[in-house]
Amino acid sequence: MTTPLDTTPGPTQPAPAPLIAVDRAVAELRRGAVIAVRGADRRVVYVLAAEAATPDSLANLTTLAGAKPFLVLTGRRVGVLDLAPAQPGAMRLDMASGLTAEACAWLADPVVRDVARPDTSTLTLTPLADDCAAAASVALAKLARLLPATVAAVPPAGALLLQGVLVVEAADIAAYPLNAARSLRLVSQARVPLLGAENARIASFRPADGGIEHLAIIIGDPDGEQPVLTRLHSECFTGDLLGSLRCDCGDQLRGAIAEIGQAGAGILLYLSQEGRGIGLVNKLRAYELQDGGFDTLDANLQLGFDDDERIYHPAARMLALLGVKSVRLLTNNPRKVDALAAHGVVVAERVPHIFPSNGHNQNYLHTKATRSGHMF
Ligand SMILES: Nc1nc2c(ncn2[C@@H]2O[C@H](COP(=O)(O)OP(=O)(O)OP(=O)(O)O)[C@@H](O)[C@H]2O)c(=O)[nH]1
Ligand SMILES: [Zn+2]
Repeated sequence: MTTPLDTTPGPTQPAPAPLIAVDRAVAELRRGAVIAVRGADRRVVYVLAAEAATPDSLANLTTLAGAKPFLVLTGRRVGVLDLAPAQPGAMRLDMASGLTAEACAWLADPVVRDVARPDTSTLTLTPLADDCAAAASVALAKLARLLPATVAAVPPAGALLLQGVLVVEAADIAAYPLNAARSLRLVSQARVPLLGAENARIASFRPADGGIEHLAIIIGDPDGEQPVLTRLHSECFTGDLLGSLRCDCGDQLRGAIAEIGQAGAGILLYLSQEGRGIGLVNKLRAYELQDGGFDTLDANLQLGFDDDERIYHPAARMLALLGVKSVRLLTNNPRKVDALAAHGVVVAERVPHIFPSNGHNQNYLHTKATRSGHMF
């Protein structure tokens, strides 16, 4: 007897307040507004995305907070700038001579042009606790798919919170990725015949705050009681849609659909975590850095990101909602195997998913094999 997958839409749940607060803060940060982040110690900082730093926005932040602004960068970015040894977490950079918009741009953005190197001799660097407000603001910038850098200012102790400035808790920022994944529900599904897999359906999953959807392409009628042939595919606009030859994503996407189609049944989860979780705009910055000589991993580090910022809680949640307990995972990436197992999905088998180089992506494939543990 087979157990068909469950593709009935889940009930609409009200969005939990912490998810809404983070979602709003993301939007504010992206549009260049000042927000307030409150840390575990209840202290508040006012912050601005480093990408939004201009002479005017810095002056505005200084007036709102009644304090001098400082820059917050990841320990990775500080490391590649050679200002301190690379380290996890975030760091506070105070500039005695005053923080300028040009200094923000030069320090936060490795692909910035036409900006003179600032005088870094007056810089003071302070490591930040992960649960403090300023460190959380960098996590928020990552959620906003901006450069992982903010400008912050701490109002004097006892100062009243300003009216009209959005307040978000550091703890809610930290919990957001997992909470958003837990809140995913199946919203809609439809039959979509695909080249190489005509008996296919696409199901969409949306988090409770109305954030970006993830998709499941269900081919044939997988049996939920058996290990299901499954591919976790991270979104790659350039490779999947445009056929970019810089990576192997397009081949892997179409190859997985064809392979699952031939096998008769299986699932491809199409995860909205473009550019290994840094977003398309940052991935284009990473490509520019790669054209300057960095490999795909070092380009991420130059930007201040980890080499891979993806999480697999959404994938595990989608599989659970569909009723899949065990998978035969189409991947060369051991991190995917480990992550799914850690999130309660049995990986009964790893099925290699290798495609020949196309003449443009040799270095990319070589780096994946030699530096990120891909099994080719
Ligand atoms: N940051 C960054 N992301 C890239 C680059 N090239 C491709 N990507 C992204 O890398 C991800 C590749 O996803 P997958 O093919 O699912 O993952 P993988 O780690 O290669 O693992 P398997 O293909 O399963 O072996 C996609 O999100 C792409 O957008 C790059 O140079 N920089
Ligand atoms: Zn790609």
